[in-house]
Amino acid sequence: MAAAALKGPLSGSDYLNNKSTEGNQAVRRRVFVQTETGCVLGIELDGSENVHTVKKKLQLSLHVPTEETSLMCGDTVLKNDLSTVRNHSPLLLTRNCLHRSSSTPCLSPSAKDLYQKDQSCPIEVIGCSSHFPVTKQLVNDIVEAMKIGIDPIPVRGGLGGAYFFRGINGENVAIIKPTDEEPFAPNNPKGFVGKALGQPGLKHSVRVGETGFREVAAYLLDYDGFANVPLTALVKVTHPIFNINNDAVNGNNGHQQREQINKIASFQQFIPHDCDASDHGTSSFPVSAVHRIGILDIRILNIDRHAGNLLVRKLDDGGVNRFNRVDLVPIDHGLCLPESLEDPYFEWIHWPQASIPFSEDELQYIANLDPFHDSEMLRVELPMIHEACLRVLVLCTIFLKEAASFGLCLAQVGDMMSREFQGHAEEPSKLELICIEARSLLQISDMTVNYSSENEDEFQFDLEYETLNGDLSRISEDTVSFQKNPCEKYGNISMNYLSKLAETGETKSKSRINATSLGNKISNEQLPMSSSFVTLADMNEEEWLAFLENFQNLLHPAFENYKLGKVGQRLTQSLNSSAKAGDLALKLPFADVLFIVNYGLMRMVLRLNILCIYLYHY
Ligand SMILES: Nc1ncnc2c1ncn2[C@@H]1O[C@H](COP(=O)(O)OP(=O)(O)OP(=O)(O)O)[C@@H](O)[C@H]1O
Repeated sequence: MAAAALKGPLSGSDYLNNKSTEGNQAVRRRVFVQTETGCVLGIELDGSENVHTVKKKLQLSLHVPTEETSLMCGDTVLKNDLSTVRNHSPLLLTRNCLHRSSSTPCLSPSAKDLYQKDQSCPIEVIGCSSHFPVTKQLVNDIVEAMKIGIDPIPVRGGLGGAYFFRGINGENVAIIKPTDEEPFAPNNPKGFVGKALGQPGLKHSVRVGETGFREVAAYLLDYDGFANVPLTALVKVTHPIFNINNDAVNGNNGHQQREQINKIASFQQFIPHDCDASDHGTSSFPVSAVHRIGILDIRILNIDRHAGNLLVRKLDDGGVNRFNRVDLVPIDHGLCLPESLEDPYFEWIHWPQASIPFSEDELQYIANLDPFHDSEMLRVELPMIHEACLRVLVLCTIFLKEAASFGLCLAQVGDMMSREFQGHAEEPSKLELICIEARSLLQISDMTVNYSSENEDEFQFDLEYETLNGDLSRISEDTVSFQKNPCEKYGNISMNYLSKLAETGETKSKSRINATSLGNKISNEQLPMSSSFVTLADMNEEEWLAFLENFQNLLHPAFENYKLGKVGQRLTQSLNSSAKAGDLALKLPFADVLFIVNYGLMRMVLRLNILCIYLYHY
């Protein structure tokens, strides 16, 4: 299987070994249980602990009702046994069925809730064993500063609650963002409230309270600091500066209780910088920095790479910096790895750097990426991560690997992943169309298996298929050709079907039906489908691997088609608009000439621009 081949010799073995070592430590572990309102209790688990005893402790310490609640670790609802829960796992105590309703009013913690008996170190690092020592050093600096009264400062910008924590000289050391202060979360300090943790958030495919672990995932995936993501970890942190949206806390007794507020938060090293990319000309951005950040954004399907999330550092070269050379630092990865395919936002997509071909080093880095290894690593480091996010990671990494080996540049890969607006409607991206197609092939092969087993007469299949899909049999000459593809015939048919749907404007609704019709086959509680054309989480493991194989087979023909289609489409569109503009008899031949000259000039200017940037940087 293509998917199996992709796994390669590295596939997860390190992490499986790692897992078994963890299994030996299963006797004594520390977990962090967060309630839907954001309160957190750190609990030591010994062998005798189970869900019931943990709930009891929560009830006693946080005074939260625990009837009709479930204890969750990522996708998994913990029954009673806790032996599989790993050390440092964050767990969520949710009211049963809460996630299914977006209209459920959010809970606010009562003053009583805020009194917690867990009074460990003010900042405790959760998980991320591999980077623990460096993070611990930063934490120690902050704790020392807090002891001498140097308090954190709230960050003014952004929609969520964020705080700069400082060192003993007053310098910023880290930015801490509590998960219960994200946009829409119960304790957001900027008025964007109304949901409980675990409900769909600002973006439908990212739940409220789950941007923190995504920030950490981006850091962990950025091997060797390739894209420059600052050190990021999850922490349990206690400080009175944090926000709680509860009047009782601001009353007479409030202050004392605020001292005890524990939160789970993302913790990111502060990077001194001069401005962000929205305040700086993009032409001085190094090609390699743009490429490396782009490569990361594609792997993690970043839906929030706006210019404000790229910090710009002017390089200090002792005054020789005639060319204003700068470095870029990507931040704010809270909206990456969505639970289903989304429309990404890639600020760099129209920057000329993105149209320069990948360098040999970059191609080598991409070739070495192993998405199955990445997924296994994330499962170990971040046990709360949803399988759906990991599938997005696998899919996008395969897409990147194949696109780069085919010879596409960063801008082209990004373009194929981005949706387009046709009038007022959003159309699926090329990537999404390929996925829809790969899922259709799954359905077709299911039909083949069922039919063959019922009739034991394989020759009948073509007949049945034609009957079922009568209108699909008119295959036009220009449809993508699936050479060397075992599913060639059916691939052509359904691709043509999709392009027909697109012509009639039905794509959105049909493809959604298509994507959901296989039903929910794994137990994960899934987010509503409202903003996605394709879900990946509803396939079982076997279907997922078969889907990936189909997906991979469809990629190269789709890349060919994209390259051809792009130029052809633009030519036709421009000719049409010129023709409409005036006197046909005169203008057709003239428009042809004019268009070709214009088009040629535009391409020359673009190439010259790219060449200048290339010469400038190398
Ligand atoms: N690692 C960092 N080093 C230095 N400054 C940072 C870092 N991370 C964030 N900042 C600063 O803090 C501001 C807010 O951070 P960030 O954008 O991550 O928060 P946010 O609440 O998620 O914002 P938004 O709502 O815009 O997504 C940034 O604009 C940036 O100026």
